[in-house]
Amino acid sequence: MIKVEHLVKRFGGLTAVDDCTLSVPAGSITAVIGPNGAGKTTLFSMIAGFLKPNGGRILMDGDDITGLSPPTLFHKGLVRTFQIPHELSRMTVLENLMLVPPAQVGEHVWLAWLQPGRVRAQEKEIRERAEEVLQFLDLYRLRYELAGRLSGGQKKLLELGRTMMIEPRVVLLDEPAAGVNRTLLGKLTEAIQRLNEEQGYTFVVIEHDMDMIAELCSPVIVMAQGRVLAEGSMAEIRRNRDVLEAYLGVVED
Ligand SMILES: Nc1ncnc2c1ncn2[C@@H]1O[C@H](COP(=O)(O)OP(=O)(O)OP(=O)(O)O)[C@@H](O)[C@H]1O
Repeated sequence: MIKVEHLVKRFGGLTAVDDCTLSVPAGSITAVIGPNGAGKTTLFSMIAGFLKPNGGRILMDGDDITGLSPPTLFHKGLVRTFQIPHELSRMTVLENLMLVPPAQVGEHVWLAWLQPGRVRAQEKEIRERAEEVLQFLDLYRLRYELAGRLSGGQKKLLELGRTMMIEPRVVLLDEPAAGVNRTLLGKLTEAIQRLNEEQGYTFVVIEHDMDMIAELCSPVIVMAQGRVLAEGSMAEIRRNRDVLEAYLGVVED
């Protein structure tokens, strides 16, 4: 679904992503792991359109999407999750979801005046979808809570919910497990699994929590120094000497 070919990103003299080539199979939950500074976040930022590469290209379903803006990629169904922006933290959970859908009819003031029925119908549809998403994520009882008051894990679930509002095709998840307690991590993992199996979402996950990766992801791609060092199942990766060296330094016999 996503192909990255010979991608390069330099920051001054530093090459953060260095001739990186990899594929994300359609319908997979692919992990990208690697030691700190390996270039994972920079790679994500380029795929999601937040950084322009210095070389190479990115394909989605065979189309060249290199350098397209985040909103354009969003409309193509490729989204990256973020921390909830500051301004959204003062809105309720439900409002956070209802703000997501693109091209809301109600945004056009004249249309609201000329065709109020159409606007109301769309708002109702969006609200129903938002409530459905909240039920799915078990956040429904918190729908009138301010987003800023949620726990770390609940915020991650809400972020996932925001992506569900556009029914995306590829979701880039940036460290979903960070700051999430075990109970909510279970819920988050289950939601990702179900969205993958039942809705066919493809996920690409950057994660340091190896337990979560082992449970959720295949294939696992290991990056080090801006390149792909290894790829395979978690069991294969665990046995790979180059990977151990990248994480731990020199490996003794
Ligand atoms: N905007 C930037 N300007 C300059 N250097 C940067 C910038 N962003 C990243 N780097 C550098 O690029 C390299 C790769 O960083 P990146 O954040 O992509 O790694 P990472 O694998 O995501 O690491 P981590 O697991 O610690 O988040 C690092 O050496 C980092 O210091």
